[in-house]
Amino acid sequence: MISLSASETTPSGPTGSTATGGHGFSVGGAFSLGDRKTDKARRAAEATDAGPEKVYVDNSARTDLAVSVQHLSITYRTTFERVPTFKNAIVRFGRGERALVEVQALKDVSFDVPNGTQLGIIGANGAGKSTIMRTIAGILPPTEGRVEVWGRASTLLALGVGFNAQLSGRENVILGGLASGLSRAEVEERAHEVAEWAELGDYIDAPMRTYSSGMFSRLAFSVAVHMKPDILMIDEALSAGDAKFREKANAKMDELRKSARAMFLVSHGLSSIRDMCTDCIWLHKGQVMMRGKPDECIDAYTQFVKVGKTPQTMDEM
Ligand SMILES: Nc1ncnc2c1ncn2[C@@H]1O[C@H](COP(=O)(O)OP(=O)(O)OP(=O)(O)O)[C@@H](O)[C@H]1O
Repeated sequence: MISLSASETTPSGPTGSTATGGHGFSVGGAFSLGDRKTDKARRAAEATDAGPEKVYVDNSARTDLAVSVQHLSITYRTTFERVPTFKNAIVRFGRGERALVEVQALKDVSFDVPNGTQLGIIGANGAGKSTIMRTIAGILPPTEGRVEVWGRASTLLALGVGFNAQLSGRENVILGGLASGLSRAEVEERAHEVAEWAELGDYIDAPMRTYSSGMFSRLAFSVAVHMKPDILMIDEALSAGDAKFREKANAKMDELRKSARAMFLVSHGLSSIRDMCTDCIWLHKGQVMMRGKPDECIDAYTQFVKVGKTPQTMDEM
């Protein structure tokens, strides 16, 4: 099991900013599935070290879960050249115009994802959907709270986060595979299949900066699905590419749904969520508004969006 918690994290976020965190960091399969003894020992050690903000939940008996998110908060800390006027917690420093801005992208989010769940995550721009995906994938450490992942999550989110555009498609396949936690031999074994599936022809050896966005997403999707993740994480993959690609991607997703422990799908295309997911979470301004069946969540969300055109509260304004 892979476990991330606030007390285990060093601040290390995406380029240009950091997610604020505590101290110490542990991710990357240090605790394997079923390794209860090691896990328990680690938990005991963590409990001893726990600070006041520590969230500690013993889920060692929960073999039915693929992912457990407990009281997760994520705060991005970044610097802006100009003084922003609409973000919370702004601390000016220096004489210049630079300001440190803290954005609380997720606020006390908790949910469990049982094995076999295909979870859709919906919500408006900036709701925190990608942030939660990055945290579950182990890319972003929690600021507060805890995320537990039983199995290997696909770290390469669709649309190629983590690809290097200067390198060829083939080189990126190798990098993506290694980043997913596979050995070099395993990656080499699958690389040919990945390239074939993406149908890039000779472009597989061209730098990715020369790719069209459709070619880019075909390769990103192919890497993500061929690395046999236990937890499949797809962020907007299906919105890219042509009709033929989407059909092929859907067929591949169907196949994976049977073998993966769980799947997460973030999409603004609500019909993909309806068609492909068994469960849904609606996020709004970093908080869970609703957890339920896709139809229920989508109906409530679309209703909210319509009503939301007229501000109902000071916060909405
Ligand atoms: N690297 C970052 N540095 C600073 N703030 C960030 C960073 N990434 C995201 N944010 C902020 O965190 C909040 C949540 O962003 P996130 O990308 O998770 O939302 P989202 O629901 O995926 O949005 P979208 O639908 O537009 O992709 C937003 O307010 C965003 O501005």
